[in-house]
Amino acid sequence: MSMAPPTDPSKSVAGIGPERVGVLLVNLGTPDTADTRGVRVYLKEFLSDPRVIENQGLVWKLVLNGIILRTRPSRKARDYRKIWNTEKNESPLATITRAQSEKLAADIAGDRVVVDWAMRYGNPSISSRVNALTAQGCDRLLVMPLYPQYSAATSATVCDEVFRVLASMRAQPTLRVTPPYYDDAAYVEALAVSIEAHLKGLSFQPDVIVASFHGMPKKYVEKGDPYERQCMATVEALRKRLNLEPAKLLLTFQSRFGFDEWLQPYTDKTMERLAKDGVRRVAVVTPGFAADCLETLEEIAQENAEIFQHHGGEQFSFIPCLNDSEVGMDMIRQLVLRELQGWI
Ligand SMILES: C=CC1=C(C)c2cc3[nH]c(cc4nc(cc5[nH]c(cc1n2)c(C)c5CCC(=O)O)C(CCC(=O)O)=C4C)c(C)c3C=C
Ligand SMILES: [Fe+2]
Ligand SMILES: [Fe+2]
Repeated sequence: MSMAPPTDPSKSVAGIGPERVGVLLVNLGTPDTADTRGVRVYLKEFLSDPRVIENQGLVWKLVLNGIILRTRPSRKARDYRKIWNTEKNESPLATITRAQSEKLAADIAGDRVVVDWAMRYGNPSISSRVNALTAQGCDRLLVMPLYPQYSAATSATVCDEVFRVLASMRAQPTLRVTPPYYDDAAYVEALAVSIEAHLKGLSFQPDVIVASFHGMPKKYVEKGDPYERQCMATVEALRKRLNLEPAKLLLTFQSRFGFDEWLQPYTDKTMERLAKDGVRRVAVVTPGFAADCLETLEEIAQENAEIFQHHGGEQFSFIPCLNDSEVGMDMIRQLVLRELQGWI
């Protein structure tokens, strides 16, 4: 008679132990170091994900390894250094996601609930944190992908990675995932309050507010990704809440990458057009990002501010993401507690 193999206690807790609930906040990922090597390692992992670049065929492998990973990392490392948290020697995305996790823990963690955070690419990895949670006795796991609008390139790949980690476990924790929250009243209210508070503190009032979302190839949406629709729904809800006409709160898409057509209108082209059309004051909000990162702090607050001013614009103000602000944390807590119902 063959014996069952011994179970690895760090990977197997269901049905034994203190039966805790783990809450894992997950954002995209970021390099460990703001140098060419660190950015290359990060980009290689990111851009090898078929949820991000769907055609991972030979041509892409040649382009990625032969061109992109030889040229982009040094340029992007320079950009990362412009926004790096030098005190903690880490990227702002890491600093802010940790702060969100710590503040949520201060509110809801205890004997029954453990809160942690992870990155889909880079560190801390999803596998290291899921294993740490199960080792602490969590036999139930709530994963919160920190993306208000669902896309396969972001939310789905978080789940893919969690499922891969669980696939190696004999006794898996029971899993829940928070749904996209693009039209959730708590999210729309938090955005509106943060926009209003920011505008109150300005020495000018913007002629136009631009809501800029991370873009994606148009063909992903044509194949059925609901991302664009959810971005539109967020902006529509914000217009209603702030009582703004469509021309006063625009929706644009940023961060174009590669040669395919991406979702439009593009943020950089819109900045240029607005300035050329005589708009002198703009404010930009980035509701698709749960935390400030390279794409907001460098691409919007620096690059797009320069584009606007270069073409004749005068005042440009970037409205920070919800981050670990009071209203932002209220929202995360509400969404998490709602999904924990019946568990705690
Ligand atoms: C085909 C490529 C990409 C898709 C699709 C994509 C979607 C997407 N991304 C975010 C959020 C973030 N992206 C960030 C950086 C970033 N994104 C891409 C490419 C795609 N993103 C690249 C190559 C990079 C790295 C920087 C660069 O080389 O240009 C970040 C910031 C990370 C940081 O370290 O600060 C975030 C956040 C969303 C929401 C999204 C959905 C459509
Ligand atoms: Fe991205
Ligand atoms: Fe960018």
